[in-house]
Amino acid sequence: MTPLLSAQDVNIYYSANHAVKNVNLDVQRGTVNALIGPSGCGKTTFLRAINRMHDLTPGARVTGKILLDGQDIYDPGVDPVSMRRRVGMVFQKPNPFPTMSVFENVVSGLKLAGVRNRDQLMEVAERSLKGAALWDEVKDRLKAPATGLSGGQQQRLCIARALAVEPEILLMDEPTSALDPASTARIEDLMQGLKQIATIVIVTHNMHQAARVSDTTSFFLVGDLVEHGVTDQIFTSPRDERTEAYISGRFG
Ligand SMILES: Nc1ncnc2c1ncn2[C@@H]1O[C@H](COP(=O)(O)OP(=O)(O)OP(=O)(O)O)[C@@H](O)[C@H]1O
Repeated sequence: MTPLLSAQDVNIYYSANHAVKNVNLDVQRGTVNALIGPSGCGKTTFLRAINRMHDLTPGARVTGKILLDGQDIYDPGVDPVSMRRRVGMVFQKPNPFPTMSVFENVVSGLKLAGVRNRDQLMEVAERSLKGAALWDEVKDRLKAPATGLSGGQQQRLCIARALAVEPEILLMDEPTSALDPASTARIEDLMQGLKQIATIVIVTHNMHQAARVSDTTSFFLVGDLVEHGVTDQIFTSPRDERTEAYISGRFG
């Protein structure tokens, strides 16, 4: 099966700092893929390359190819703005637009793309909020400020906002690290349904979370992708002794 995402010989530099080293990684459609490894190993750097966020970082450079459905997103002919609509992003801290209502947050991407039809916006808002398991909690306060929601609700709102433009991939950078255990559990549960809508790549510090939510796991260490495989295999019978040492808590 052709992977939805294929990283080929990807190197990422911040000026002289070689942060990601020759990574090759395929991600299949409809799966959750966890990137794990100790602090500073390049997980976030790699994740950000998947929607060309480094274009905006002075001194950052990406080489190699990242194919999305067979097309290299770094090809000079690719428009980064339309490419980013196919690759949604959810950050560590919930970041709803603070001056906007719940509804306006969810439909902000569509409005930017020129959609004005109220019925269509409402339909997308409802579908996206349901996809993010937030609809029942906010359906009576769509016009209320997004900042009035709890932290966990705000993060699900950010997931709904990402879903509204129907991305093929959802990148999640430690999406639950700022949340309490109950909100974390809700988002973990949600991911199992979400992956039917958008393939997920998640950076997590929490190995238990990776084991719970992901289908495949990639272990990074000082910029190298040491091991990638089916999550069960990585956690029960890792092939590389460095993976074994990390998952058994001997460093990290
Ligand atoms: N904007 C930046 N400018 C310069 N160097 C950076 C930048 N972002 C990250 N780095 C460096 O790149 C390397 C990888 O960092 P990265 O944030 O990708 O690691 P990480 O595995 O996601 O870490 P953490 O788990 O702590 O978030 C580190 O050496 C870091 O200092």
